[in-house]
Amino acid sequence: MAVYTQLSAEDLAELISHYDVGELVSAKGIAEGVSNSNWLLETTGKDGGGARYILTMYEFRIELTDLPFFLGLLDLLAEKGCPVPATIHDRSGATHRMIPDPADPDGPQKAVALIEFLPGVSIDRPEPAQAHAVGAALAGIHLAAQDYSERSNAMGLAAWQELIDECGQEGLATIDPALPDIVYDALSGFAGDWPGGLPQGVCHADLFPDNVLMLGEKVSGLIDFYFACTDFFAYDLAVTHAAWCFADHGRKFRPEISQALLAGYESVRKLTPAEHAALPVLARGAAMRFVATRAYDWLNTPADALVTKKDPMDFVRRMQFYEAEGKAIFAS
Ligand SMILES: Nc1ncnc2c1ncn2[C@@H]1O[C@H](COP(=O)(O)OP(=O)(O)O)[C@@H](O)[C@H]1O
Ligand SMILES: N[C@@H](CCOP(=O)(O)O)C(=O)O
Repeated sequence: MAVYTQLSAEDLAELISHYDVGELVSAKGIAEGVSNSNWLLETTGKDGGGARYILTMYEFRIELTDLPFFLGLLDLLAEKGCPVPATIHDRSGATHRMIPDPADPDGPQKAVALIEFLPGVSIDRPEPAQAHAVGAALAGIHLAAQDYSERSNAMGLAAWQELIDECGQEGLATIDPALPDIVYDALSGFAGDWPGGLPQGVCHADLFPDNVLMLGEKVSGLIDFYFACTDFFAYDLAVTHAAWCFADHGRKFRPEISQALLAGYESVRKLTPAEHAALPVLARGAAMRFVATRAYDWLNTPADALVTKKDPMDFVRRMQFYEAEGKAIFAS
């Protein structure tokens, strides 16, 4: 469930009145998602023919100062023909607006953005053709955003260490008694092994199946760019690999999905030999990144929060798999 803030029909209608999208017809809170509140809005449309939009209210882990980077990126990628929702600008041209929180009208305002609705569904168990399409779409955004501005990766190596340190040995052990040793061993390995000088640019950095909308074998939408940052392209591919190529909570590697994802990526952007060679360590790092945030959230999400907690051990298994098999599976 991800609707953290209750907005009344009046609140929504007032908000919508600042956009050229017609009148509000209906609004439905969207259960999926973790970080933001989302609503599916139906309006009479700009020309009266009806239209659908996603309204996002930014709740956690997003700095307001980063919003122009994220929303401008959506606009750029959509303009370049990538399957990415464009931002709907209000009549003054702004990509986002600040509105009061009805539960705390005198408190800090919250940022909201209206975003194009894209059709499609998220896939739980991808077929190879779908993984191929996702790889190609990822490479497509890497190429399309080449001249875009930069944003450093706030979820990079240093952040993993900080998040894990904040969990503490005792906290980690409540998740699994072996977890403290596993993560501290893994973290100490990255310092010397992490590559430098690889091709880099704008990365999605969280391209999980729930952030991809598909119509059959076609990618109809790449969404949730709120971890987008400048990093190695091959790291973004490694994140996507870790997210897509396993079943059964990370217990089962799916080689056919791995091959299809990598082939799809390279059908649009060829990896350099250095990127190929770095994939095993980048994949270990990608898995570690989600171990770190999931462990932190596991220990710090209030018990009454209406959010499904994600199990860090799913990504511990992936990290261990990459440690053991990474060289073999990424050998070209
Ligand atoms: N542009 C869009 N078009 C269609 N559905 C969307 C769009 N953006 C978000 N959604 C829906 O809202 C859900 C949550 O959005 P998301 O941005 O992933 O939230 P969170 O950042 O909280 O994870 C998605 O799983 C999807 O169902
Ligand atoms: N993809 C991450 C969680 C980030 O949540 P999102 O809903 O914003 O994609 C994970 O699986 O740990």
